[in-house]
Amino acid sequence: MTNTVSDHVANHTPMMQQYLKIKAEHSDRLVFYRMGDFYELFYDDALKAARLLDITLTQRGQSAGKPIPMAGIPHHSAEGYLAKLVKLGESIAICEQVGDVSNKGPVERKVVRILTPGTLTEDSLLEARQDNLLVAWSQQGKQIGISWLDVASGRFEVTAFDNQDDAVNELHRLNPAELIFAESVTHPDESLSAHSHNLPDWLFQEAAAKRLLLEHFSTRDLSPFGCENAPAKSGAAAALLYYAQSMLQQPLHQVTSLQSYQTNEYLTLDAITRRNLEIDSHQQGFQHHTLFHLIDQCQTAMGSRLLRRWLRQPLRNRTHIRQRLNVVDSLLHSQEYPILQEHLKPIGDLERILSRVALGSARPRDLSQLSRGLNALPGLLSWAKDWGALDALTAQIDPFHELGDELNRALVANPPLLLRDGGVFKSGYDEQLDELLALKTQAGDFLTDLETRERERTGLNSLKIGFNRVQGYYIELSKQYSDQVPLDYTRRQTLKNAERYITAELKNFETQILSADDRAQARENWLYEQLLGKIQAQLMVLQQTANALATLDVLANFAAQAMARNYAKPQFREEPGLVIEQGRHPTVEALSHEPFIANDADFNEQRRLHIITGPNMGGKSTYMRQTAIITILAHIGCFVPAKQACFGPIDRIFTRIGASDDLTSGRSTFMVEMTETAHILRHASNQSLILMDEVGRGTSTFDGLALAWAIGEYLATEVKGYCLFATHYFELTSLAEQFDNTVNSHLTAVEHQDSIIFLHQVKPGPASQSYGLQVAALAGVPAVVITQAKARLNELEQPRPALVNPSSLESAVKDHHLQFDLFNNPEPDPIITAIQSLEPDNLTPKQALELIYQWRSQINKP
Ligand SMILES: Nc1ncnc2c1ncn2[C@@H]1O[C@H](COP(=O)(O)OP(=O)(O)OP(=O)(O)O)[C@@H](O)[C@H]1O
Repeated sequence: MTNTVSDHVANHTPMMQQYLKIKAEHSDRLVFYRMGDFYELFYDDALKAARLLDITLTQRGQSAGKPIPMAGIPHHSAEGYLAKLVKLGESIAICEQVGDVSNKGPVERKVVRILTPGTLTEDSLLEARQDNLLVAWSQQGKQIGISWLDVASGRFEVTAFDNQDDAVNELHRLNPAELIFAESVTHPDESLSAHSHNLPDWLFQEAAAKRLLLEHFSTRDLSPFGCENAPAKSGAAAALLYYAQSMLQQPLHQVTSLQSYQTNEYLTLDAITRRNLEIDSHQQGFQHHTLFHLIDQCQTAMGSRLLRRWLRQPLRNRTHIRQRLNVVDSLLHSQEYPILQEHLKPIGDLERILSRVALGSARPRDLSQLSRGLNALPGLLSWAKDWGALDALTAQIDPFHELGDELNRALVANPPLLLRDGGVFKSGYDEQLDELLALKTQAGDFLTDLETRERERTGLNSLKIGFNRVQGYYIELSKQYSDQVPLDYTRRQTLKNAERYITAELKNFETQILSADDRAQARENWLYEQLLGKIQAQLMVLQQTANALATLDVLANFAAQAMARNYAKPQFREEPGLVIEQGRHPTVEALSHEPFIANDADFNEQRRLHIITGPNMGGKSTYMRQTAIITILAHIGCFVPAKQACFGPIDRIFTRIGASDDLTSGRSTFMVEMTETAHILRHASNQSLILMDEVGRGTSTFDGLALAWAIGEYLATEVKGYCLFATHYFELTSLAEQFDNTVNSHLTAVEHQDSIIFLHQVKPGPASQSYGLQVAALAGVPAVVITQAKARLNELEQPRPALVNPSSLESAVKDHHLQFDLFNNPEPDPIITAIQSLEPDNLTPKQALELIYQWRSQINKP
């Protein structure tokens, strides 16, 4: 079978000609071509769909003298297949029959919708608790504009940057489902998993962009959106809107505003930090180990999505943080948050429903959910009445009495999935519809009556009346009675054992009833449109209400979390510093079976750089991570896992924790480590919280120690941020003697019967021991290896090691060099210098031995 299309379109059948014309306009997409009750895919599309969906590949006759490869999907079950293809990153053009089927030739068809990963609105294709963003990147001179749109909620925002690093960081934060940029621009960051597309340059240019945005928002200039004279921003926003509208093939009425923001309004977390802290994604994919999963018990999916956004974008504006905290405080102390949560439970995903209403694609069950949601509002508002702390939010919630009443009167409690299935409207809502439906009910009586009459007339008791979609109504009789049927019976269909007939009376009835059916369907469609129109007319107020409800949902959830997990209200102050008393790591605490040991963290002008030592498994990483997580929680307005916490101004959080090879970009562990470190040293300020875990361990001891030292020094003297620096290089503890803003602390452990017990307590001062061997024994390293290591350790710990073989010479030299020279004595060691200048190949064995004796006596000199 061949999958290639013949060159000469004219050689094809008329239907295939129509298909090929449409396919040519959507060459990079799968075309779902509607044929009756099926979507069919042809040629390469068929092969691809068969492979991706595991469906049968077959043929649909021939065209241009060759078989047409074909794969088909029943129309009514298409959603599951579409979801699978979109997840795999495919874009799909849905081509429907739009013309009159009774016309000659192929029925007219049109692409009515293009599904791409970033322009989905259907619930079945989306993750309920995660935004699905379409993002545009535009470059105008040195400015980079980034705009994002969540088609499913209508949220549309834009920002600009004057450097690539920050712009790429923002792209990572947004985690786009799809990314667009101009043809002349290179991909901003290939490591993004988003599907990307190029669009023509003119779409991003100022004049075209301005025209498009002004037309969409019906405004005179772009200043309400912060985009006047900001071509990078307007270019990104306009290209995005254009693209989304062309995918949905209609104007996006749900996009009612464009909000401009600046990333410095937020506590910046780069992608590495979010990943390291396991905020909403887990390195090994365990979603239930993430902070988001732990604290998300929102009542609505829109609340969960908002919480995720907050976690990715903590605030710096203390007034706004305090407003959130005050609501949480008030809900917690009144113990009323469960009541608020009960009020919120029936609201559902108002935000996404409204978007589908705006697009006209809302289904009957969307409207009945909307109706249930609106019904809950008056109760919620009367409960919240006169509640000072909630005023600002409840003021944005409209009770929608009229619209709620209308929906209640209109819709049955459990409508069918699709409008065309009928039965969406309550009886009594529309007189005309009721009359048409009554005809259908009477039809049942008529058919029973006709069946009885015909049985009596023919004397055949097995006669029955039936209906199917293709044949319509019929009288069915077993074949054995064929010669007994009355003359006015006309044969309609012959089956294996039966014959089906029609009579003039039954035909007449059929015409009447089918037309009543059609008219009832048309009436329902019309009523539905009217109802959608009434909701669309109030879209902006409904969106504002949805937003306020989502916010209430997150804040009530914070109160519930604070109660259940014993979290405390954080404080903020204008003076520099960061103090956490008895802090805990929220996910380690929740997931561990052992009691969690709380620890303090205290930063001030004298305590900016904390060098943390202690055994492996002692809890260094946990302690550092909890400090950052508590800071993030405080800045989203959530209570924190600590007895108390107080924060001076903080601008960013940086982390350099753990290391793994970045195979996709071909960078080694050490390269990744140093790139991340470089990023921190270049961008961190004295208001940044910086976590550095075992910097330098990815290279040789000397290089690693030297680098760790120099980095520590730079952090203490240049950056002066709030820095936790965990290290196994004990030498770094002397930084505390050198700099008056540097202190030592350590994680405690005690030895017990040749093993080790971790106390997980942070204490002042450096660790006394590293316990590496005990941890190795705990991990199951064979006893013989541990014994050997102990012997070796004893040897290495000798201040003047005996030189018995070449390898201990090397260690001794290293040790000597390390202990005495690396940081304190800039003069090179004479032994090292001698070894460096040596040409071993030019030495006789005797000469070599003599040298060794000579060096040993030098080292052993008192
Ligand atoms: N404060 C604590 N209270 C209770 N358990 C803790 C505490 N801190 C850490 N732990 C437990 O100890 C384990 C090891 O902690 P962590 O990874 O932080 O140690 P580490 O010192 O960073 O180790 P390494 O140096 O090997 O990376 C954690 O997985 C956790 O189960």
